[in-house]
Amino acid sequence: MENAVPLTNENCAAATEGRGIPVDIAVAKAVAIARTVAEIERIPLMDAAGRVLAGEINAAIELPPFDNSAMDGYAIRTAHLSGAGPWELSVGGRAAAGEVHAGRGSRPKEAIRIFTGAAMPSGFDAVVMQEHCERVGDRILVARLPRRGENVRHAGEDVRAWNLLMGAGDQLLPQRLALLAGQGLDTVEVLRKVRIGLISTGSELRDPGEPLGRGQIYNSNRVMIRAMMSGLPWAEIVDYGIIPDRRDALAEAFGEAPRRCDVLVTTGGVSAGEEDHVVSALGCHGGSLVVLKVAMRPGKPVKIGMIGPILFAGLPGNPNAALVTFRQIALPAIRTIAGLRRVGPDWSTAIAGFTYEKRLGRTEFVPVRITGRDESGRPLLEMLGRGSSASLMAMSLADGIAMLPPDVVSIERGLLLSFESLSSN
Ligand SMILES: Nc1nc2c(c(=O)[nH]1)N[C@H]1C(S)=C(S)[C@@H](COP(=O)(O)OP(=O)(O)OC[C@H]3O[C@@H](n4cnc5c(N)ncnc54)[C@H](O)[C@@H]3O)O[C@H]1N2
Ligand code: MOO
Repeated sequence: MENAVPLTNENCAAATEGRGIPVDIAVAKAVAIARTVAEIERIPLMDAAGRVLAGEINAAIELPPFDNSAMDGYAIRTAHLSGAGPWELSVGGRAAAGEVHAGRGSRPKEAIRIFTGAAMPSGFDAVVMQEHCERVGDRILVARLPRRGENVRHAGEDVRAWNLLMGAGDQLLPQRLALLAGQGLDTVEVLRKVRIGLISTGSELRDPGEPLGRGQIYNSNRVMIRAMMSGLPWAEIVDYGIIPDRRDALAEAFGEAPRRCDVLVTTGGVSAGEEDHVVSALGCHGGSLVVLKVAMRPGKPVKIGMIGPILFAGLPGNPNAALVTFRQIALPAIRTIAGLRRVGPDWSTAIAGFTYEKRLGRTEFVPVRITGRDESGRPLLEMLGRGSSASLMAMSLADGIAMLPPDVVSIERGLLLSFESLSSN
């Protein structure tokens, strides 16, 4: 592995000194060591929402499969509407969606009553919307001459047979499933789900519902990370629960994880104290790290590397640091394992409605609330809390996260910022 650091005490001490590597470099290193799952499975289209397509799909049939009406109205033959209008036509038949009116045998100057989606009767080449003509008994009066082909959807105009529809790494979003269904496919080949192991480290942790002793706190990270993972339709969770701050207990779990998971995510135990055993437990299994310290806040001590063949993401224990490092650094690598083509966070542009002083050279990710919109519709942001990475309250009030770039020291009102929404459906 390129630039991986074997886990000796000296190496770790050296690599965790200084301000850390830039966020984009950390993401690139994490993505570079992530290996996409190889196994393919064929699943029902109905169960494929959000899954990752395994290979190219070409069109088997053209779409639409036949010429059909785009409107409720009357099918006509434009050649019969020459000269000056209005034109009068008799209504000689009816074609509803799902039916086929042959069109043969209809007399000149005849229209066919037609509905959206119905096949065009053969020989008919335009549809007059019912709003654009007047029905008088079994006749219609057409005031405006339609173009040839008007309100007709032609066979193959959307998709031609053998057109490439989508490729490996495309996520099966609802609209893409619609296209595959339009092809009549009832199953699809996808990459198997990524198995993400999750460990909450910390002897002080109790799960909600348990009694709380002195010096103990409830485990917030477990449910938070699980919730973020449960929004990933291409992943499944292997939850190891809480493991105390003991090297042997962590080492045992780290030894077991590669048998069940493609990636192991831990929270806590990655900073400098002697109760932080994650890195040394990783060393027991020949683990190596490519990211040991990042110039970011929160999340500076985040660790990314490998345990044997699987990715390791050691997130810091403070909940906001766990949330930010999961989304910004671990997730792009995990999305790479899933085989997705697009791996980065979805940033949009927003406007600072606050002032804030920060340190040069460090990227900060702060919880923000949308307080309004400017005239272009861009969100106006208010920063929440004072930047403590342990604050559960500030993040819970946030609509999203704003990224404060490393080269900026003073955030002034009106500054354009990158904003990532935290809301889901
Ligand atoms: N001497 C130094 N101390 C610390 C440094 C440092 O560079 N030098 N970095 C600080 C930063 S920044 C962070 S972030 C934290 C990260 O610490 P760890 O990853 O080792 O995490 P812990 O020490 O285990 O926990 C930190 C904090 O978070 C609470 N925690 C842990 N797990 C959970 C959980 N599942 N749910 C809720 N809260 C959790 C834990 O009780 C601690 O309060 O280190 C700083 N220290
Ligand atoms: O990574 Mo720490 O999050 O700044 O508290």
